[in-house]
Amino acid sequence: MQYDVVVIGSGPSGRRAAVQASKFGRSVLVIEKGRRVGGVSVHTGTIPSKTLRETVLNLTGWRERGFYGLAYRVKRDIEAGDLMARLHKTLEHEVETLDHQFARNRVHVLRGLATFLDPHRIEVQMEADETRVIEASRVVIAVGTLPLRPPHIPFNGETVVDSDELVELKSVPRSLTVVGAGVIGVEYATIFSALDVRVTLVEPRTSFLDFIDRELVDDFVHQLRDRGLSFRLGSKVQSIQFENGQPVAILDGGRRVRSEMLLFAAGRVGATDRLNLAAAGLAADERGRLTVDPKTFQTAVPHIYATGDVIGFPSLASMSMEQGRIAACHACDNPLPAAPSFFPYGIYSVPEISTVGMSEEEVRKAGTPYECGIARFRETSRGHIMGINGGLLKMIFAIETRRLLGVHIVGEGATELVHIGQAVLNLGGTLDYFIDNTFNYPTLAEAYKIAALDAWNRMTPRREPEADVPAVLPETAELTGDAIEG
Ligand SMILES: Cc1cc2nc3c(=O)[nH]c(=O)nc-3n(C[C@H](O)[C@H](O)[C@H](O)COP(=O)(O)OP(=O)(O)OC[C@H]3O[C@@H](n4cnc5c(N)ncnc54)[C@H](O)[C@@H]3O)c2cc1C
Ligand SMILES: NC(=O)c1ccc[n+]([C@@H]2O[C@H](COP(=O)([O-])OP(=O)(O)OC[C@H]3O[C@@H](n4cnc5c(N)ncnc54)[C@H](O)[C@@H]3O)[C@@H](O)[C@H]2O)c1
Repeated sequence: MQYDVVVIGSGPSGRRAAVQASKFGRSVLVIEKGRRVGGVSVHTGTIPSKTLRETVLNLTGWRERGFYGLAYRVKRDIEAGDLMARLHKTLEHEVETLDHQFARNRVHVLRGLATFLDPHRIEVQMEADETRVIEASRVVIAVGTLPLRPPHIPFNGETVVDSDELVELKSVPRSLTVVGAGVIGVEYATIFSALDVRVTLVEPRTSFLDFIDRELVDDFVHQLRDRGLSFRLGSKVQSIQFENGQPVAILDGGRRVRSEMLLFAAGRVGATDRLNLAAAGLAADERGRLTVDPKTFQTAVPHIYATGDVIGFPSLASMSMEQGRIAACHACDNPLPAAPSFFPYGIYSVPEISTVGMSEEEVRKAGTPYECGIARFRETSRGHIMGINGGLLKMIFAIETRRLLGVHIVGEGATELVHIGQAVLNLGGTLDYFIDNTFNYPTLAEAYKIAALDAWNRMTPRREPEADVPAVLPETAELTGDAIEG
């Protein structure tokens, strides 16, 4: 079995790499060890967590509580089955779409575990001890990551779980401890808090989401504290014990956090341990990640590429797809121009956070004179109609050039709204775009206009009226004498 391009892994980056290479007329094989195609993104990561979020917001009536009060519910006693039903349907659609995409692009799929025999040959261990050897001119390693599972954490799949196991939820706990305030920890902590679960978020560092603009994080934390989510920042988990079957996290200084369930979400490691990288002339770092040329995604062995989470930051499905496509273009001798400088980051917490470009802290550090404009969603008519109390949009502009430097949004629709800012930013636009253009009304996007006007008011020098100029100038008075007499 010989192929022009062999892709290991069918997650977002593998999928894009495979389809792109096939569009260039190459023979393409995807090797996937999982039961079905789709990767972490479809089966345990992006899509399950976002579907769970959507289901929670719908069944709790979260978006309507601004009008009908905190006691408002669409469904009382929400159970695990209610949450899982929608998840299974969504996953079914995702896998079906992907299968169809591979089929119509003539991408072959082989189910089994890929292991390198040498830089051009890969052995695939299939079910029933069957193996096959594949020869590849080019290889794309898109194997993604696995949850970090330190040996001192007593994972049991039910009361102490990692984020992959959480999507198999058998019952909704009344209380949840989330260890690790990274993106995964924050998303799940706030989703469960929206479900009225008592949540404690434990993080060894004294701050979290450090890549997000501080003003946004402050607003976010304020909203979460307001609804009862507890933070234990600067607290390390020393051990986890069990009392009456419930996990108790023992923190530094002996503090104890007891809950019905504990989610350990302290990062992920590259899934490279079973690839036999040495046979291909490659080696991973201590977190299982591969190093690549950031422009072409080639590893140290030029015909082998690596894309997606296995290369580390930013570990996003959105970026993984782009990386896969760029690698396939290069592998098929169709190099692409460099990717735009700024990509958006979307955190699907409740409330959502999304950001693109530089934070205020980064702009200050760069020494660029700047001005900010802020709009609160409650200032927009759309916000009134929707009963929104929280949420803000902040834009940062360079004073000299008026160029947009960053957009930061927390609140309803943030992950969609951010793309307006992204387009202006990557096209090199300025404050004037937002001032000169008309926005649909009533929309949340109007917050861009409000924030821009806020910045404009501060950036435009005011002309104070001169104190001793009479209201009507003498010459004018002569010309309009009748009117004055009247
Ligand atoms: C809980 C959670 C929520 C997330 N939410 C978001 C989000 O909202 N937005 C966003 O952009 N990103 C999100 N992410 C990140 C996103 O899921 C990843 O960036 C994305 O899945 C990475 O894609 P990938 O192609 O690198 O590989 P993956 O999706 O990790 O897929 C890798 C595939 O390779 C297969 N594989 C591994 N080793 C082998 C082998 N030796 N042989 C054959 N097959 C192999 C695996 O079975 C797997 O199917 C989230 C992640 C998690 C965990
Ligand atoms: N919406 C999204 O785009 C989205 C959603 C989820 C995940 N992801 C991606 O998945 C990747 C993994 O996410 P993550 O949140 O697991 O990892 P992470 O590395 O971003 O965060 C891990 C957190 O756990 C803390 N931590 C580290 N060691 C710890 C320990 N021993 N005990 C307690 N806490 C500890 C860290 O300080 C950090 O805050 C991220 O890079 C992210 O980009 C993206």
